[in-house]
Amino acid sequence: MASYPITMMKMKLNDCSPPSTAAARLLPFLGRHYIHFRSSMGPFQNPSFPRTIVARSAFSFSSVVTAAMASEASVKVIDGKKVAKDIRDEITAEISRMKDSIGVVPGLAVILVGERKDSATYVRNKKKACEAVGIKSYEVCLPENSTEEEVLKYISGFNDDTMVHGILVQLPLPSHMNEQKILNAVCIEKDVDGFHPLNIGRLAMRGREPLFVPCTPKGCIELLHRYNVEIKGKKAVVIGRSNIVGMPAALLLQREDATVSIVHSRTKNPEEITRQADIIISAVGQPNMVRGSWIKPGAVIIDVGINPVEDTTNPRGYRLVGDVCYEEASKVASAITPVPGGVGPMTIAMLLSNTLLSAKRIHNFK
Ligand SMILES: Nc1nc(=O)c2c([nH]1)NC[C@@H]1CN(c3ccc(C(=O)N[C@@H](CCC(=O)O)C(=O)O)cc3)C=[N+]21
Repeated sequence: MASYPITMMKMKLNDCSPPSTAAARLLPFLGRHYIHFRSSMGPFQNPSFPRTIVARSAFSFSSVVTAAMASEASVKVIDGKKVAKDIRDEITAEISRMKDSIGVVPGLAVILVGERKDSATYVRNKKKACEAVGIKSYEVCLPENSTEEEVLKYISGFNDDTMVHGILVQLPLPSHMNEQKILNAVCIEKDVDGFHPLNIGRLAMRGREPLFVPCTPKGCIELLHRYNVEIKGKKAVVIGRSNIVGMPAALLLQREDATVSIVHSRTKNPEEITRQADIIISAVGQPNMVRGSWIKPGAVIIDVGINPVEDTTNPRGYRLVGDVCYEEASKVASAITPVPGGVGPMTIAMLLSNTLLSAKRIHNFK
């Protein structure tokens, strides 16, 4: 790949450049040297993740020079869509082998509460993905004003239903519900999301094995494995500490013998710490927060963020971008996941994989 002349790099204000970024246009308080990233509505966002992150604008001359020099080497695109398809094909074959030999079809129950459009989309996609591999899906859609008891009643029904091997409660739940109480009610043998505290607890302990590993972090590690990225002994930085992605991702990396740091909203020098990483997993839900200058040349980047930003040229009125400024990062990193087409499809593939795993375990099918 030819290197960009520096002037061109500067002229061609990219997706991440403060004045022109679509994300920034949506954001108030845009300063000249500091961007105030305000929480967007990303579904993956940890509600406890801080309201405001102050990220230094990294479009300095030195980072432009570094980026231009590093663009000599071409970045490898980690194709989550392709890997997810391969995994779905493997799952399809396993499910037909199980059905032929013991007559069991794996079942996944999904409980959706409320009318969030994004949640409805994910649930629809999960249903389609289940059908394609031969998993039977059971869907319950409850109105926003349902009571906790109603949700618990459905969970209890699915806990007892022998046709159901996995139960997923779509998050986020309406704010009047106690998420902990509801997630605790899913029996751990069917907790295909891996969100039950007992599963997380086992994940955190050496010598113990969780029954299920949360889908998104599992998908991140699976991508590293399938692209032969060595994890053992490497420095890994996880950006974000949510219960559903950041924290379990850090635990998984540690189980794979990486040396792990977690960068979060109260971290004093996120850029400097992130720059030490051989492997970066970012899961904060802030569009383009991680700039080229945060990345060590040759690092591998797994971008979990799926952030909608305004885009009038797109028929949907928005497009999806990651937590990492792709254009800058791809000039510094050795490999990176795109958004869309990176971690997202892997999350669904891992959910199918966990559901199959559960059915095999319950029926003792090897
Ligand atoms: N209990 C629970 N478990 C979850 O696993 C869970 C959840 N709640 N709540 C919401 C989030 C979000 N999530 C996604 C899954 C796939 C894509 C995905 O496939 N995205 C496509 C983009 C699709 C598009 O273009 O809109 C991609 O990245 O290529 C995205 C997001 C699972 N979640």
